[in-house]
Amino acid sequence: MKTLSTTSLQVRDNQLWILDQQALPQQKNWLPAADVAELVAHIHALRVRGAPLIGLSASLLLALLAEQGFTRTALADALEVLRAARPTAVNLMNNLDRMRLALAQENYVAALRMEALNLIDEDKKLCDAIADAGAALVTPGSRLLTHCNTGGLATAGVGTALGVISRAFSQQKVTNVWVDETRPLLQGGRLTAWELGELGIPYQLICDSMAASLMAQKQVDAVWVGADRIAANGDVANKIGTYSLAVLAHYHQIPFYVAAPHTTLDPHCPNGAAIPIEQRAASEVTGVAGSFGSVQWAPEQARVHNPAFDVTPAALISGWVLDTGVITPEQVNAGIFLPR
Ligand SMILES: CSC[C@H]1O[C@H](OP(=O)(O)O)[C@H](O)[C@@H]1O
Repeated sequence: MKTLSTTSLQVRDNQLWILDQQALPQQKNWLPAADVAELVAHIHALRVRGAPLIGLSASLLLALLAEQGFTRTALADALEVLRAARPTAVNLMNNLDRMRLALAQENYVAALRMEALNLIDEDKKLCDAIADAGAALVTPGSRLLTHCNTGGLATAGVGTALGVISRAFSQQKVTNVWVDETRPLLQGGRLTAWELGELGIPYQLICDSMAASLMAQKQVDAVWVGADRIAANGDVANKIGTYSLAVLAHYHQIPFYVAAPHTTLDPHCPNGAAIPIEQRAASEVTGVAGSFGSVQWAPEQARVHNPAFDVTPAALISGWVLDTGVITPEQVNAGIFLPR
């Protein structure tokens, strides 16, 4: 496979390399993802993260393993292991379902390579379409609030919600970005802050608990978040803390937008209650870890609840900004937004 590079993925010397997103921003460490076990470990540890990127990394690895001579049976087994690597984001399943079709073709090595590269190219285009559609909704002088990380690190392109923000900034419509640090794993404080700094976009980092008072002080003009899965009724699973932002925005009558590629839609999932929510290790809440090492502050015997995602009901969402256009609450209520 030809050499390729995105913000957080590289293929070089016929091997997949990933940018360790747990080490950012202090360290830019490229690590090998040479086999299924290695990539799954990176995904579990969120060294590879972000709904679209997880699917793209799995697809690229499968294509590379095929080029290394893996049999069709071994590739089918690898596909199923990768497909189960993270349960909430549906992009992984959608991508690998397409790779499964490629695997069924006679020349599956070429078909897998082409499909993986197609998925990368498509994601870049999806991000641009989301950015254009979303930026049109941003009014000049906006102070936008965002949660978690939805930029180039999490996709193959400019990102989803962060792609909207950067496109609107390039149109001189954004004066400040409030960046939720996003406990427990600090995707906002570490990754979004880093990406916005690299882009030269003005931002202020806040603790998640500060969003409410900022809204009460009328310092927030809109909230933009990503999505890991959008159910058939418009409910959205996203990083834990998203639902509380939606409730706050609703109370303060602030627009709350979800930005995602259409590959995040799951027509087979009837509502948010049916979305599997990944539960994660207690150590992520009892302390913090990163390239600096780790520190634990809670009592040893502390019992912990650590769901990685929450579900925002469709009723709290002002618009679903997809690459296919902006979906309104009326369209969602009528059930006419899903791909046929
Ligand atoms: C465009 S990324 C979408 C989604 O992925 C993130 O989750 P994680 O950091 O655990 O991979 C977060 O939920 C983003 O909103």
